[in-house]
Amino acid sequence: MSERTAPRVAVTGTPGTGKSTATALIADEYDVIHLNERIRSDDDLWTERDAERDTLVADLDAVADALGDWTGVLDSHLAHHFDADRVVVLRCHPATVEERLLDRGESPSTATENAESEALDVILSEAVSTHGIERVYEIDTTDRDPGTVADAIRAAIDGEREPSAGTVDFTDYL
Ligand SMILES: Nc1ncnc2c1ncn2[C@@H]1O[C@H](COP(=O)(O)OP(=O)(O)OP(=O)(O)O)[C@@H](O)[C@H]1O
Repeated sequence: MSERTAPRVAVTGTPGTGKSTATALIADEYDVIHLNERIRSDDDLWTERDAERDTLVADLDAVADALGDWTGVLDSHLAHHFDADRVVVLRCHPATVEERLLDRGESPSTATENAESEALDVILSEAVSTHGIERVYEIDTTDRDPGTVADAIRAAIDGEREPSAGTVDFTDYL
């Protein structure tokens, strides 16, 4: 842990794993930064629009500068690309990711692309290779309501949970 009094906790995971929903539930206890909203509202933080996926391509260097010496909880599928003391990776069975994204109005191709990425542990692997296994906390949100997921995030922030990368296996989806 750094010498800062408040830790920096990145909450990342494939779109649809429920990061924004769960971190909104702890926003009265911690400083929660919903990074995707911030990127969308500041033209200096993204370089181009990915027309096919209807998403913005973030400028990670510009975002790092804008974040500065942040503390609290950073919510985004990009959160693990920035300095952090702990990284919480929300996981969700790919079939459920697909359902949640379709229900949210995403296109079938976007829903499938994200489900496959979740099955392949893409974000977990990036988080572990960037931050080291001892800083990564994996939380399976499949069949867990947002309040239970928020409790698990709180436990990771407060040091009441052990690091736990590699505990989830969704390869049955592939
Ligand atoms: N624990 C949960 N159980 C069931 N549905 C959930 C849960 N968490 C979130 N959802 C639903 O799944 C959808 C995606 O949730 P949310 O937007 O929080 O995901 P996200 O990981 O923040 O996605 P993104 O990275 O695209 O912002 C929403 O429609 C939300 O209502």
